[in-house]
Amino acid sequence: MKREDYNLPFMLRYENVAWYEDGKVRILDRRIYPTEVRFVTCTTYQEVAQAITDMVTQSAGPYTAAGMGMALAAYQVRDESLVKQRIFLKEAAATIGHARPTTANRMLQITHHALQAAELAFERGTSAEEAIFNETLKSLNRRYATMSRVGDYLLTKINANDHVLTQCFGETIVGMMLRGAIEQQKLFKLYTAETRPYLQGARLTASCGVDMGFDTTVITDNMVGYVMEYEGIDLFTSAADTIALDGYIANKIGTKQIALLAQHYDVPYYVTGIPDEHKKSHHDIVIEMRDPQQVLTFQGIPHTLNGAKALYPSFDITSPNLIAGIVTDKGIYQAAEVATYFDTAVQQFY
Ligand SMILES: CSC[C@H]1O[C@H](OP(=O)(O)O)[C@H](O)[C@@H]1O
Repeated sequence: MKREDYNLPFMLRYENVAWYEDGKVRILDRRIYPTEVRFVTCTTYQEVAQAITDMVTQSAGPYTAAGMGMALAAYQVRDESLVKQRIFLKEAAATIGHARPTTANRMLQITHHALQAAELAFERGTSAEEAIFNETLKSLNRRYATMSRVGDYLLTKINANDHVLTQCFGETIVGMMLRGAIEQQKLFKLYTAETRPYLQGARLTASCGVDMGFDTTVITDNMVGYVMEYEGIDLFTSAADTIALDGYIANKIGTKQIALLAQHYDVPYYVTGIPDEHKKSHHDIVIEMRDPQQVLTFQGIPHTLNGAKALYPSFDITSPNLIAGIVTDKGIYQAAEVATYFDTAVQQFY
């Protein structure tokens, strides 16, 4: 299986996201990157599922980790009867697929493709582990190709030297948009809201920006109003963990307040991603609640007296009236009309 070369920053290079080899899945630990470059090694699919739940990798990293975890599951059960292998792989698909609730539909699609690849290998008498690994790489390449089209549509809204604000870290779109901007010589200025408490914006998006040579400024989450007022932001953009067919989107907590400020300052907000045909409305979106301890601490160090409570909803939901457009691989849709995305044939994305 050929690895595509997308000229990606270090943390997005294929073997650094999540990689299966010889009975192990190695995942770059994004909880500490870039201050430390360390990998978590999983020797069972259950450990891979736990690593996804623990956000060792996040954004689209779990999609790759899910496929690699399925290859590992096939390895774990390789010496058993076909009946046992099928049962074990189905259990693995369900466990990994549900590792994070808000993106479960996408994750289940990935593990379903792994099951199909394994089935084909069983029929042919070839290695299921290898078949799943190859399918995972194909899926990763499909995602990069799709997001490259999304990035190109988004770049039609951006000019060289624009001030572009992002929230959180949408790994495939960040990689593809920055790469596209370099190709088109549209070197915009990147502002990344730090995205407490996990700091995706500061640690991950800003690192990609710097890695790819962009003028990158990190701001704390409470500086957005100031920055819009005094620095001037031309466009706000984010990925989405899910896009419902009624035009509501769920993205990293804090997105909604930036969208509200953007409306106040007349800054267009463009969401990138592919709508979820199984989420007819925002009522179908499940918001992941994470351990509040992570709000009271930073990388394990407490910054509050014992006794204070905290809240950690991982995502919030932004309404269509705050969104200038949903940027997909087929073009840019008015949020309220995003369901029409499915009026024409949809290419396989995951
Ligand atoms: C899967 S799209 C990218 C997306 O991932 C982020 O969430 P998390 O860091 O919790 O995995 C986020 O909200 C992004 O826009």
